[in-house]
Formats: sequence, C-alpha cells, structure tokens
Amino acid sequence: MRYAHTVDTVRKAEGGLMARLPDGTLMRRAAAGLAAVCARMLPRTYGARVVLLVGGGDNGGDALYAGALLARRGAAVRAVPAGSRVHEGGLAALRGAGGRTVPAPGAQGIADSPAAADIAGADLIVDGLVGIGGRGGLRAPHAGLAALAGAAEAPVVAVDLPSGIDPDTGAVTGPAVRADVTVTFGTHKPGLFVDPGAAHAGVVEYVDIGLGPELPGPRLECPQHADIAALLPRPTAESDKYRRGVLAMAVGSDRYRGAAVLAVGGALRMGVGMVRYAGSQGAVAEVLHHWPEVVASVLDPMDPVGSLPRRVAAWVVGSGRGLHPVAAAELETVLDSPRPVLADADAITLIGKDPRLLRDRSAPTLITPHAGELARLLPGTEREDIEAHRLDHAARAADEYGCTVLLKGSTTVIAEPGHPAVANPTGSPLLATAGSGDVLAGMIGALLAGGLTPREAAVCGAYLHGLAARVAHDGAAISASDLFDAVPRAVAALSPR
Ligand SMILES: NC(=O)C1=CN([C@@H]2O[C@H](COP(=O)(O)OP(=O)(O)OC[C@H]3O[C@@H](n4cnc5c(N)ncnc54)[C@H](O)[C@@H]3O)[C@@H](O)[C@H]2O)[C@@H](O)CC1
Ligand SMILES: [K+]
Repeated sequence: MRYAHTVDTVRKAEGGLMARLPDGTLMRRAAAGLAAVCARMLPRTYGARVVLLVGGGDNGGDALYAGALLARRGAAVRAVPAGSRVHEGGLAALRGAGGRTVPAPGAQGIADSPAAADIAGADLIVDGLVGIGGRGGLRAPHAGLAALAGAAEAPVVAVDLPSGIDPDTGAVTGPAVRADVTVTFGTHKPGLFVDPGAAHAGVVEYVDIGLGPELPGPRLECPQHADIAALLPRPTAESDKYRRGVLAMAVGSDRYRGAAVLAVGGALRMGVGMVRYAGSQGAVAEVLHHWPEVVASVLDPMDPVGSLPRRVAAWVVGSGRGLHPVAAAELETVLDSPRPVLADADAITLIGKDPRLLRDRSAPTLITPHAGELARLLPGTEREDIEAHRLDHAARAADEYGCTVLLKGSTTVIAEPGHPAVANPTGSPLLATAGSGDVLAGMIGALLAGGLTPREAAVCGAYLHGLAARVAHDGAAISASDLFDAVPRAVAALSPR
C-alpha cells in the first residue's frame, strides 16, 4: 500500500522530526534520494548535462543539494533560478561541487535567455520550482521555465511533486510541470495519486527521510498488486456455490438488455457462487443466451417487487433499469434488505430524487456514480467541480449519505466515513467506453457476495477492472465485452508465479 498525507500533516511531522535532528538533515536525506534516482536515469553521470530549475523555497534547496551530489560525480550541472531568492546553503553546495548558475530569465523573454538553450540541450531536467509550498498554477517566470522543460527532449524529474499541481487534491488550475518521474519525500502527497495531478507525476519514487514514526493515519491510500491479492476471496476446498456467495442482480430492461448482459458477465468472470438475475422477459432471454449458468427469473408484471429473489448474499441494482415508479419501488425493496447493496446508474438518480431511501438504511451500501451522477446527489455542485476536486466530493457524499462512494472517472476514488479515501492506480482511458461501468458493477457485486466489505469490494473491483483493460489491450481499442476474458487474467497477474 502507498500512503499519502496532506501538506498540514507533513509540516507537523517534519517539525517534530527536525526539532530532534541537526539542521539540514532532512534536506540532505531528501537530496541524496533524489540524486540517486537522477543518476539511475542517466546512462552515465560523468559528463551528463543536468539542468536544475530552482524556485525560492526548500524545494529548490533539495534540487541544489542533489545537483551538488551529481556534480561531484562528474555531471555538468547548471542551476536556473526562477527569481532572486535562492536557498543559500544549496547554492553554496552546488558551487562548491563545481556546478554553475545560469542567469535567471530576465525581461528580454524566457525563450531567448541563456537558460532556454541549456534546458533544450539537457540530458536531464530537475524541477525544483515549488513543492508542498506551492499554491495555484505556476506564475511567471516559473510557468515559462516549466514550458521550456515540457518542450525539451530530456526527461523531467520533479522534486517532491510536479510544480503547479495542488499537493492535497491533485487539482491543476494553471501552468504546471509534466514530469516523467517524481521523487517524493517522507510520504506520498494525495495529489500524486489523483488526476489531473497524477497524470503530471509520471512514475512516483518514494524516498524515506525518517518521517514514518511522526505521521498519523493517512488521508489517502493507493493499493498495489499485493494489497489486492491479499483482499481477494479465494475458493477453498470447502467452497460451494452458496458459501462463495449468491449475488442478486436487478439491472437492465427490455430497452437496455446490454446493461444486464455486461453486469452479469462482470460478476461471473470475477468469480461468484451464483448469479440470480431478475428482470423483464426480453432481458432474461438475453442474459440466458449469453450466460446459461445464471438462475434467471422473469418479474411478474402484476407483482414485480414481490417476485424479486430472496436469500441472497448481496445485491446489484440500477443500471439500465429506468426511473419509472416500478424501478423506484424495486429499489426501495432492495434497500430494505439487510444484505449489502451496490446501487449504480439509474438507482443513483432515484436516490438523488429521494435521499431518504439511503439515509434510512443501516446495512452496508455502496454507490458507484460518475461525476455527473454524483452532482445529482450533491445539490448546488456541478460536474466540473467534482472532476476538479474528486476526493473532497466523494468524501462529502459518503458522509452525507452514510455509505461507501466509488466515484468513477480518470482517477476512480473510493470514500467511506471513518476511513482514509482510496485512489485507484490502474485507471485507463481505455475504460471510457459504453458499458464498462456495468461490468465494474458486476465485478464489485461478486466481491460483495463473496464477503468483502463495500470498501474492500470497491477497491478490488476498481483495481482489477483497470488491470483487465490493460491486459485486454493489444494496441487496438477495447470494448466493455473484451473485459470478460481479461478479468481472470488480471487476477492471475496479481500474483505472478
Ligand atoms: N520541510 C522539510 O523538512 C523538508 C522539506 N523538503 C522540501 O521542501 C519543500 C517545501 O519547501 P517550502 O516550504 O520552502 O516551499 P516550496 O519550495 O515548495 O515553495 C515555496 C516557494 O514557492 C513560491 N510559490 C508558491 N506558489 C507558487 C506558484 N504558483 N508560482 C510560483 N511560485 C510559487 C513561494 O513564493 C515560495 O517562494 C518540500 O516540497 C520538499 O521539496 C525536503 O527538503 C524534505 C524536508
Ligand atoms: K517540484
């Protein structure tokens, strides 16, 4: 698991640690880790042209001390200060090691400055413009230096985080550095895991500076293969279809038969004891045509709600089901059940119209909105606000509705009251395709039926859904149905033999 803490928490922890250590110890530890990563990225350090972009704070100090270490190993290091303020100790160390400074870009324009030629000709660019002290998009001349780094061929290594991204949220509100590698110190920062910040960070390398014992619980978690492998329910010798979990699914309709086929397929390929599908005649026929192993029943038109399956381990309800009164009555009945329920798509819209449906419920519940659907649950909020601040909005909805929220999108985030949020690292633009959410709902439903909590099921489901897309992708576009065969392969990829 990777853990991320907010800037306030990092500052407090650093304060506590710094008080017990000789001056400059933490910065030297950070710089040593940074220099080691830089050296690994260069074919050879001796003679390599390294350019440091140096802001006025300690982030620039890290870059300068790391530059001094690289200069001692024979690199030709040039520091470009973004302003008149530069970390004095770092600058002295760099100069003492044979590194040089290039004049800060002046009024003549950045593109014609000597710095521009150095940046264009570099083998490696180190972004030490701003770190956790940064606020908002980059201002001039930092923004201009970031643009030059973006246009250069050399890889860019961000110090602590890519300059210009919000450390706590991942929001990017103006010019920002796009890094190939980010070397982060002490703990990860939430903005490194949440888009758009995550997309600017590249590969994230962590450097331990001894902060661990000072840190409280994280704000955010980011699971890795081993975490998912440890959570997944595995069939044992004693497993039978009932112990592995019976999942009831009330999804799809005559109009949206595909939603039923996709969600049921997601559940089956994730591994579930049994799927009990309930729906209209047309949807049942379609489901059985694709998945003969399903136990399916046609809802009685005279008493649709009364003919829903009973004695099941978990429910998936909503997608392609419609917003009509029968769908609303069905949702109310399902939410009356003491079993875990995943409410998706139309069910979320119905909950937005009648929030009492969720607020009265105490059994485990997971909702899986995309940003537009979440906006319907949080009146006064626009889809764009949610996309820019995903963590905050998912957490707010989880608190207001007292349930687990999986917010789908470029970074899928999961929030549950009383727990750190989770950012899924396997997301992919490949998944922005019709029906992919239906498959996800089925996968998570299978995990709920298998006994995972809503948070665990959401975390594993989102992770494997993303991994399946990557596994299925052989260069061409993929569609939601391609995920079926890829899901078992994604599970296998978690624990390579
Ligand atoms: N505090 C510590 O113990 C440690 C801090 N470390 C480094 O120190 C960094 C934090 O240093 P600071 O607190 O000095 O802050 P930063 O160096 O991150 O940024 C502060 C500077 O950036 C400017 N700035 C802020 N937003 C800007 C924007 N949008 N455009 C242009 N300029 C902007 C400010 O005016 C200020 O000069 C960390 O990210 C990390 O790199 C590491 O050395 C590890 C130890
Ligand atoms: K930086």
